[in-house]
Amino acid sequence: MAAYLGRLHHIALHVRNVDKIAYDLVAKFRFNLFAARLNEKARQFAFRKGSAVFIVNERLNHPFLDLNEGVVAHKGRPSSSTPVLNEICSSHFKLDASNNSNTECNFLYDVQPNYSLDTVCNVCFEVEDVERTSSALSNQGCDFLVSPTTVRDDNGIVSYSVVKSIVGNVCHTLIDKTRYEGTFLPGFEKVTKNGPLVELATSPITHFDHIAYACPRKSTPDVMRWYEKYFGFQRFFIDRDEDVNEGFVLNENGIGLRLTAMEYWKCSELGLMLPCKDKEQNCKFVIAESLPEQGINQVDSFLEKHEGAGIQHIGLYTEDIVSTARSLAQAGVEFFSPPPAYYTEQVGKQQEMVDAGYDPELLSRYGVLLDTDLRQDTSDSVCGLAPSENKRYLLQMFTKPIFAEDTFFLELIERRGASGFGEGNIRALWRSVQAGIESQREKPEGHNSTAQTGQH
Ligand SMILES: O=C(O)C(=O)Cc1ccc(O)cc1
Repeated sequence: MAAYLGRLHHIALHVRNVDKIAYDLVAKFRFNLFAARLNEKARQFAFRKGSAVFIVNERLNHPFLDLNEGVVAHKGRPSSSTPVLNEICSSHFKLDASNNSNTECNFLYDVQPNYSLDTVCNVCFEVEDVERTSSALSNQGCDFLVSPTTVRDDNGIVSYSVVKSIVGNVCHTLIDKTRYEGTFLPGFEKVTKNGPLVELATSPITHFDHIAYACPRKSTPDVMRWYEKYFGFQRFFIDRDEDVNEGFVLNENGIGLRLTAMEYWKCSELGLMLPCKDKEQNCKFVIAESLPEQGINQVDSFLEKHEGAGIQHIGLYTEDIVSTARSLAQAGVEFFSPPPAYYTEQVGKQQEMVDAGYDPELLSRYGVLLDTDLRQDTSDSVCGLAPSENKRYLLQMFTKPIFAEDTFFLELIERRGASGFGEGNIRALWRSVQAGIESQREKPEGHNSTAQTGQH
């Protein structure tokens, strides 16, 4: 029996320098730094936007003093941080150490990945009973990197274990917080806002929409089986005509991509339908493989630079992609630009945008892609809703990679009824990322691709 997974609790990054990514998440992506854990064993920062939570871990084997510029940390108390975090913390936040008198510091809610590159490698799910879930999974052959562990502070108890996934360096923390009443997790200090950090209504990111894995060729069936067996994930068909075994294949004009998607059902064990109005209902997982025929491509480039399979991108759901794109671009986020022909040369594209209620010039200015999904979503009738209008829209855009290695990137996605991944958008997204990779390859060694203009 697969584990009964609850909600996605957080996604963890492991980086060499937390400073840059913290700056990007707060100053550019408008995440809120809300909890921090700084001691001689761990430097962890938690950022939230809606229900999307990232924990950014700085690698422990990084020389600590280098990062703190001479500041000595002491157990159970946050030290001063790196310059940018100092700035963020002192101008907008203060650390509240009042509730954290009682915690050990030799746990991470994760594994120390011992990975030389910056990477996003832990997706944490809430479960009801860590002990029972872990023992059931373990009996079925699932590998554990951390066996059930209980940690506590003055606000209660948290249990967790860590499962090794079949995908590259990805692992999954399974966590039970039902006996915990603190702000985040034991050991983390609450970070409260100090000054008037402007909470932008124009960046309405609400949750994680999907997680995309870059995987080696022919590994998809094994990945699917793993997630079905242990976590009860179910296949999500990207395209109406998609072959069960082949997945969604684009193999033409320089695009060689196989995509297979899985849905994570909160009620998988019981086989229940999820409440339809819950937008967080099903963070999808997409497995991307390259196909051999079409030359250099973004999946192989990820595998090479990341030194193995892993999380290639995460889709952040926004309720208004145009305003989010505008405010993020103004804050310095760089997006890949779709080929201009996407807006001008595709027959009917501009009309499609107008029909969907968008100004084509505005979408083009910010590089937003729009796809119309004509299929009827059966969940409407299952959930007792009147079938909504036939046309469903999907709007997407990719950021440029956020790590120095050009591996991981983020995506903004707005779903107006569409639940899949628009075929037209995938082509345009592929081409825009390809163009980025190719221009990167043409640049001399050491040239940084991510100039901070944020403008198109
Ligand atoms: O469209 C999306 O957001 C996807 O997740 C599909 C996808 C996955 C990997 C790629 O390299 C390109 C497209």
